Amino acid sequence: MQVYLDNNATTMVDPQVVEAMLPYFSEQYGNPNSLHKFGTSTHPALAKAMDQVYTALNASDNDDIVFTSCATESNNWVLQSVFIDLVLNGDKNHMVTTEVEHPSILATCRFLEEQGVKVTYLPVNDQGVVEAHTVRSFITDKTALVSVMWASNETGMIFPIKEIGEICKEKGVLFHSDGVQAIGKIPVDLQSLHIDFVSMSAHKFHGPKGVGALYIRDSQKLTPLLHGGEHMGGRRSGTLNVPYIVGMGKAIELATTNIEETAAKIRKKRDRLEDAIMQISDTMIVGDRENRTPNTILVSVKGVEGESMLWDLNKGDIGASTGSACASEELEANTVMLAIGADNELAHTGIRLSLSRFTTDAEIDYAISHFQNAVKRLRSISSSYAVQQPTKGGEAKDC
Ligand SMILES: Cc1ncc(COP(=O)(O)O)c(CNc2co[nH]c2=O)c1O
Repeated sequence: MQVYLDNNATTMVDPQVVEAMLPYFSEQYGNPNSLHKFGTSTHPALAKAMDQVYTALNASDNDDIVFTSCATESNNWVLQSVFIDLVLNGDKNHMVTTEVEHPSILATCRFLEEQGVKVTYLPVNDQGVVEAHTVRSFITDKTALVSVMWASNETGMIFPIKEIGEICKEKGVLFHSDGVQAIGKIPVDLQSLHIDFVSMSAHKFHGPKGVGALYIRDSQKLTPLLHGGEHMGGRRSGTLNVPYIVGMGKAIELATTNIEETAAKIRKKRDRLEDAIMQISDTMIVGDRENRTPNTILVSVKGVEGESMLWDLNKGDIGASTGSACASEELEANTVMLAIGADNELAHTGIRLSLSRFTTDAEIDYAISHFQNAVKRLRSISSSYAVQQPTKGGEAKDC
């Protein structure tokens, strides 16, 4: 049995999405900017995809949705262009973000610091989330942007976006959220809160890799990151990737239709896996499950290196991760676990398990059994975890 539990890294493209995309590879393959029928025949599909994204996010007609190549591009666009608009060409010099953002935010912030921007990296609490009052205390009259992720890719923990939006509105500061791990997993209603920019990525909700979008509230000014061609109303140049945009529209429609019902089904499976893991001694789950995306578990297994567990799971045809794949080649400690105060040893034991709507009960049963046996195997050879001694007259406790 193969069990894929790394859906926060990427998801399988829903077969219905593949079906929707196919005609735009070799039948209606024209360039949408071409005036002939080969090009203009793609326009209805593009309009439908745009409508699907607006509807899924309850965006207003006054807002813009701009398709990009990925959320990394969307994140870079917001941070670099706010720098151009409000720092280089304005009187601001400060940005606020958190210590646990995705590398596409943190690396861009470090780039902007090299350009002279002051960046505040807010700490997170023991749940791995930043608290809204902390954001308030670091905003000054020089703050150009607040950027806080909607939900963590590593823990699934959901950040107080509504409260932070109200603070930014009150302070007159632009607010961006990296919505990649929230959109398609939990309800997102953009008209119910104050947020200026939201990044998203199709391959996190069963769409294709290589297409994302940026939501821009009320057509807020934002200098383009990519110039030349004036596509997307001059917001982002580059020939539109018609099949992928069509795929993103279909994927977000499928992911957000009856989202509460879907989330409940995923949560039930996740909680069953999590309950079984918590029965194992010396395990710790990061973040309370009530304020977490329904599909994610970040678990620390004392005495077991995260990479060793990944290797053992992989031998059993179970795919998981220790955190964001972009860091998976390095034997680094889990940054979020370090941020919530775990010591370095504990931070090397993090394993992230992330389910999807395609995860089955049989797969969860298999994962539970393999995970329990893997812990026994790995602890028995662990130099840092003493094997439990047999209790008086009884068997050694299960590890
Ligand atoms: C919160 C967040 N932001 C941005 C990105 C980048 O999105 P992309 O540019 O469209 O790929 C990711 C991908 N996160 C992960 C990729 O691999 N493991 C992860 O957790 C993410 O989780």
